[in-house]
Amino acid sequence: MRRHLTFGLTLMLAVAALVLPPWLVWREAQRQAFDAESALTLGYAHDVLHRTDETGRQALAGIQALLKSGLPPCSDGARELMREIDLTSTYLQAIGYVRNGMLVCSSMTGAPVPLGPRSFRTGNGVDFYLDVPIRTTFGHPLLALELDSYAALIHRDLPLDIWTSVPDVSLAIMHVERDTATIQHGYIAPAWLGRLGKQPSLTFSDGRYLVTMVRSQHFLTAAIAATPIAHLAARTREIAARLVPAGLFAGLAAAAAVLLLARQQLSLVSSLRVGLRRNQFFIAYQPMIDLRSGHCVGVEALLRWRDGAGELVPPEIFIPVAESSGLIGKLTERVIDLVCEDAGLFLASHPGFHVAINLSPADLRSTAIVGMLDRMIARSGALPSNVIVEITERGFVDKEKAREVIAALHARGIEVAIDDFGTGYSSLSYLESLDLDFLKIDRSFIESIGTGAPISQVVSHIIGMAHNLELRMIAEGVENHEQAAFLRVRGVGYAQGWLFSHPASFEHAANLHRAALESRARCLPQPTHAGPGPEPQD
Ligand SMILES: Nc1nc2c(ncn2[C@@H]2O[C@H](COP(=O)(O)O[C@H]3[C@@H](O)[C@H](n4cnc5c(=O)[nH]c(N)nc54)O[C@@H]3COP(=O)(O)O)[C@@H](O)[C@H]2O)c(=O)[nH]1
Repeated sequence: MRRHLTFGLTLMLAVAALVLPPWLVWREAQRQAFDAESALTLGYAHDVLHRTDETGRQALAGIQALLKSGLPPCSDGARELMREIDLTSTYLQAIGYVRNGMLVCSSMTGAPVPLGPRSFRTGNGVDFYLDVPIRTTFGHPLLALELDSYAALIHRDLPLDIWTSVPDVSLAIMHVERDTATIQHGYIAPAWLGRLGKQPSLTFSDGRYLVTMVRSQHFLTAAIAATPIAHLAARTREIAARLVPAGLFAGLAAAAAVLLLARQQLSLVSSLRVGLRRNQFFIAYQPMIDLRSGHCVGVEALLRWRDGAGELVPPEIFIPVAESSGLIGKLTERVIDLVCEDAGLFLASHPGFHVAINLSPADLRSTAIVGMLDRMIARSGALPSNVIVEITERGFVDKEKAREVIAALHARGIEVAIDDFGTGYSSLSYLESLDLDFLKIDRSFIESIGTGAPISQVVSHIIGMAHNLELRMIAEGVENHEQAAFLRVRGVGYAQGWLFSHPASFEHAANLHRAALESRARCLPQPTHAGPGPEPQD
């Protein structure tokens, strides 16, 4: 069942790893294409707006010049000024005087001409005539804008006459008070025009066109540019063609990495099973020292695995795999059996000596572990008080179950230590609510002693807290005299670490204990100490 689940999850992960990078790349191509096309349409809209603003500016400047001149309308002087304005402006076709909808005189020669029907009047009193019925030589339609009886005539398409690098671009100018296009070239959906509102600019897609609208800062006009969505799709494909191969490659690499890792993991699981069958596991025992007397008063049992190829596999590698594959229970059982073989006789005759056994969170999910320890104690003749179990903070996640197991262990006289304290998510509340006997101060805190690092303050807090809760303490990873002295002075009772001994054979620790009992030696090394014993080779 667990195998099927692992296989299914691995497959899902591999598929996700395969699909995700190309999908992300495709999204990136869409984003880049949208940005590029938006910039293009924004550029067109700005070009149109620039021409529109300039046309409006020249028309108003011309009309104001005529009004300010004070010359009688259609006088010789006024006509002269009209011609001068016309000649010096780049956007105006003509400028003239209007009476009753007729251009009675202007910079053009000839008879009075009608302006045609007025199209609309703006809020600031400018009349627009969008269809002036004057035919120009090249057939360009004209529009006129009239203010205070003077009108400027303009080629209607002039503001939209911009260069575009792509075909089928729709362009328009709208008067923002009206929400309809004043002049347009190409398709402009009426629904677009109301969307600008009070915004200075806006870019959106309606599914068929990419539309950009920009409002003028000088007049009540806005320019609109729209490109068919096909351009955006083509650009997306073009960018995707460059990026997707890299995405596919990344996807393939990620999927291969997932499968490789899974294979390694699965092969590690089967190697673990073989290791259990072929007795490839053994225990290294790290002495635990009473800091007051310097005597070796116990050991921590640390599991070792020499695999089929003769390589020592670190517990940091195989313990998590055993935990995730459900093999940890079998490993813990093996540890207990090996401790019984290595230390049973000694424990039976040394009631004051402790052996600490590490439990995984999974071991605490049932009270089966209590039965295993019962059998070991019964088989070896040891006392329950010879045994300490070490539980990491992760083991207390299911607090109720942990409490039940701890109660069952205590009922027999087996003591319990919280391991790696301070490295996980536990807090003071864990310590208060669980009935614990020892607190093991994690190596990372011990390392900081005397370094002046901010973390070094934490050790004193942990020690103070343990004293308040009347927990005995074991310091892990003590490597120098300064650390040992610091801990001793603060009332930490026990310590382990390379200062005293590396993990070694049980015999090594037993000899240290015997020697201490006979007062022939103290474990706490003098500066001339020759060094710890070697780890057992199995
Ligand atoms: N569930 C189980 N977990 C186990 C078991 N056996 C070991 N483990 C866990 O594996 C982790 C790594 O253990 P290991 O490589 O054995 O390292 C231990 C010591 O060798 C190391 N140590 C001890 N003293 C020093 C020192 O002075 N300096 C230094 N750098 N390292 C030192 O620390 C490890 C002991 O850790 P801890 O258990 O927290 O006391 C480790 O998490 C083991 O718990 C097992 O049977 N079951």
